[in-house]
Amino acid sequence: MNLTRRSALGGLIGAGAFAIGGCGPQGDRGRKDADVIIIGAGLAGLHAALMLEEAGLEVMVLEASRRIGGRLKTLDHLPGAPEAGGQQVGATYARFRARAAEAGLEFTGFPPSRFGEVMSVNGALIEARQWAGSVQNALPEAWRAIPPGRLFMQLAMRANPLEDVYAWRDPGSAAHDIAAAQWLVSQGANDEALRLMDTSLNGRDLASYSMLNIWRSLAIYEQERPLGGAQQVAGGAQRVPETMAARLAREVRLGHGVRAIQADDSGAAVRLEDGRELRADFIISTLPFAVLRHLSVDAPLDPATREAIADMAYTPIVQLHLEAQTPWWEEDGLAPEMWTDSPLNRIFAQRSPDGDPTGMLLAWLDGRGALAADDMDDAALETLARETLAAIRPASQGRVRLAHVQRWTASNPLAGGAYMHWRPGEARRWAEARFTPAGRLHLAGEHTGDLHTGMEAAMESGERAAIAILDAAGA
Ligand SMILES: Cc1cc2nc3c(=O)[nH]c(=O)nc-3n(C[C@H](O)[C@H](O)[C@H](O)COP(=O)(O)OP(=O)(O)OC[C@H]3O[C@@H](n4cnc5c(N)ncnc54)[C@H](O)[C@@H]3O)c2cc1C
Ligand SMILES: NC(=O)Cc1c[nH]c2ccccc12
Repeated sequence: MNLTRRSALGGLIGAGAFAIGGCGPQGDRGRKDADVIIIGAGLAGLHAALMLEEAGLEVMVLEASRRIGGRLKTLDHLPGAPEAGGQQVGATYARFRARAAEAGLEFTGFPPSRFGEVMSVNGALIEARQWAGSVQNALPEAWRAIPPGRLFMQLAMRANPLEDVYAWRDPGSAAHDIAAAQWLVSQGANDEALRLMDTSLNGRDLASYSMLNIWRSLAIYEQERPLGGAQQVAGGAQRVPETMAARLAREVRLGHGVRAIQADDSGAAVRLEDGRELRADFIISTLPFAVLRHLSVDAPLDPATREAIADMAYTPIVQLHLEAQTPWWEEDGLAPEMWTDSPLNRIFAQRSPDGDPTGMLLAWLDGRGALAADDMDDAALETLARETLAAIRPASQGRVRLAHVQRWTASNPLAGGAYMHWRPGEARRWAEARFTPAGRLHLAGEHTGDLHTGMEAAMESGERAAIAILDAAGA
């Protein structure tokens, strides 16, 4: 075949086709490298790998990076081992909790936080109890008492039309799949309200974010609420995928980046970055679509899935992990945590289990703020962090160092972003895709979750793919 042929996904590296050959449930075992090749050693891939191994199949997990865990990433080298990826484990995360329990890992509550006590708006430092009467507060009258960091959630929660976690799939829900900005204006939002709500949005911006996305998240939250608040993994979230990987019969192949995937109804193959080709009866790709869209994929994908791979939106997040060289907040007596409309967005303090600050701070930038930060190099980000903090909290002057930058954006080639979100009108499109297998290529990963989001969506999706393969293989 023609080696320069471009993938049907368009705009990709011309990787050309390569032979699938010899595979199939009854294929010549000498010519395949595993029964199932799994791309990605995050939660989705590892959960699927364990399930398939437990059923007796031979599995090979390929991971581009030198680290297990993907978007679970614990910064073990920093004081208090802050999390750079997923952290909050919901009460309904049954699969995730079961895998952790198998490894003897435990969960703990979050230490008390002082987030919400103090905020910075238009450069002014404001305590929460002063907000309603602050000259900086230009919110519509009915909303003046709501702190900007809680405004969007609070308004959305009051009006959630979804009865439960299943309801987003109902055709009737399509009427709610509208831009958050449009809905907020219909509720009385002025420009200042929109500006403040855009600052820490769990998406790109209010204009490109579907209300159905937040209502779905809130329906999940409502389901969890009576069961208890979110917890964290004692010892770090990354321990869960690491211990899952350690239980596999065949070691995860680290440093094995996949560049091309080929699958039809009889077999499947991948080509690695180094040019090697590996064959299997089935492939599971757990790559975020923001990553998969840059690979060459030659498989009978249905049109809706093809569209989702090319176009699914990812929330950009940039985290600046900052080390405070002295506890400067003790000088002004205010909480180290802050909601701000500054380029640093939200500041969290890493606290020990008994609630004492460890000295690590985290500036968590979402959406537009993250995109702006992502254009800057680490040195420029350190200057930005020091100067912005010093302007808001003079006591911090000269006492903050940038310890780690975590970019969950398109510039991170292994993630493409933090997690998927729906743009207005997309819930129906992606619901229709349902990510059915393309020949022997199965798609999994957080973005293909159904009744969960985040970590448990990854687990749910890995399980779905593993079961589908076991069915197809007659195992
Ligand atoms: C900042 C942040 C905060 C979050 N907070 C929470 C939270 O509190 N609660 C929650 O439930 N969820 C949270 N999430 C989401 C959660 O972490 C993810 O949904 C989940 O970890 C995704 O797992 P996955 O297996 O689908 O994907 P990933 O973990 O991304 O796994 C995919 C793997 O594929 C690898 N890979 C990429 N390209 C290639 C290639 N070409 N070849 C081979 N391998 C490749 C990657 O390195 C990665 O290891 C958060 C995520 C982020 C980024
Ligand atoms: N940024 C966040 O909201 C963290 C988070 C908590 N629970 C989640 C579930 C899915 C994705 C992110 C999260």
